[in-house]
Amino acid sequence: MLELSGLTRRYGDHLAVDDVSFTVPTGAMVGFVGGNGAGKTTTMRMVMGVLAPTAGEVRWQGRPVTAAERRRFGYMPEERGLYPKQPVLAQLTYLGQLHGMSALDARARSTELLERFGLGGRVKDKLETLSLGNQQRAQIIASVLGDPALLILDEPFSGLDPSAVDQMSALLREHTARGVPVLFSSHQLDLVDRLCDALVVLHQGRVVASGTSEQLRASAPLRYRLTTTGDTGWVRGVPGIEVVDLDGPTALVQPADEQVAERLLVDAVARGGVREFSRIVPSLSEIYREVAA
Ligand SMILES: Nc1ncnc2c1ncn2[C@@H]1O[C@H](COP(=O)(O)OP(=O)(O)OP(=O)(O)O)[C@@H](O)[C@H]1O
Repeated sequence: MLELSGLTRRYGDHLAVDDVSFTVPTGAMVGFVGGNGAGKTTTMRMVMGVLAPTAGEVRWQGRPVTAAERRRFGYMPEERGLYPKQPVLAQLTYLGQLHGMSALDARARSTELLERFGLGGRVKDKLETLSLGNQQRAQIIASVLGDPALLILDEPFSGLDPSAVDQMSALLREHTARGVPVLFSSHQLDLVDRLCDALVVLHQGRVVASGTSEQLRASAPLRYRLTTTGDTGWVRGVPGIEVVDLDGPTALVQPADEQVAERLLVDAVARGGVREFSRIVPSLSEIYREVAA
């Protein structure tokens, strides 16, 4: 398990990461979301030890992480890491060796992954001659070489087409299935919602929400949409009901609790002509906008 405990980073007067604490449990895939400049990259760099924290610590399996343990972490940095002018297979093989693999194993594993992800015919090509999406595939392959104990990936899915997203997420899932914790940042909330076991929302350097998407949805305000055949203006006078929006026959309401919602439905039925009464489950994007507001 990876634990971030009170991680803080200042750049001069600017507090880029402010007392960030969360965990990435064994075998869990955690999405790290937040707007531009929220502090995701800075946090991930501190986890990897490429940037020193101003305060706080990174813990691995219950103890402060060591340099030797960090060498077994797979990392895809924001600035990527592969050399544009080097042939793809040669540099993946070299990277695998840096992670302790034999040259033979590194070459075999790299070849297998390149073939699996449709790059079998490009192994001798320089990285820069590949399309951006294919370069990204090679970067992800690089991060998983050498049997990593943890994966830290800075926007691994940006620029990937939907089938590449599926292939890469399957690769990451193979790692979580073996117990490897995975933390990745992304701006694609639908993707995070689909792939992750939990997510952490960072806003201006602070964690403003965290948990599974179900937990985040459950903590969102209770809202219902009521549509009737007539005007719904009468809901304004119902005790315990806050009207969020009202447009002729449709009202978006926030009842104080489920009982108030049930009473509202009974009232509406008594008035006749109920077309719809449904709980509004917010999307992750809506929750994100609310917590980051
Ligand atoms: N080397 C640096 N020197 C000074 N300020 C920095 C440095 N690196 C980052 N910052 C600042 O720290 C804050 C957090 O930046 P960071 O790159 O961690 O955000 P991010 O969440 O990864 O953003 P994005 O989604 O745009 O990649 C920003 O205000 C940024 O300008």
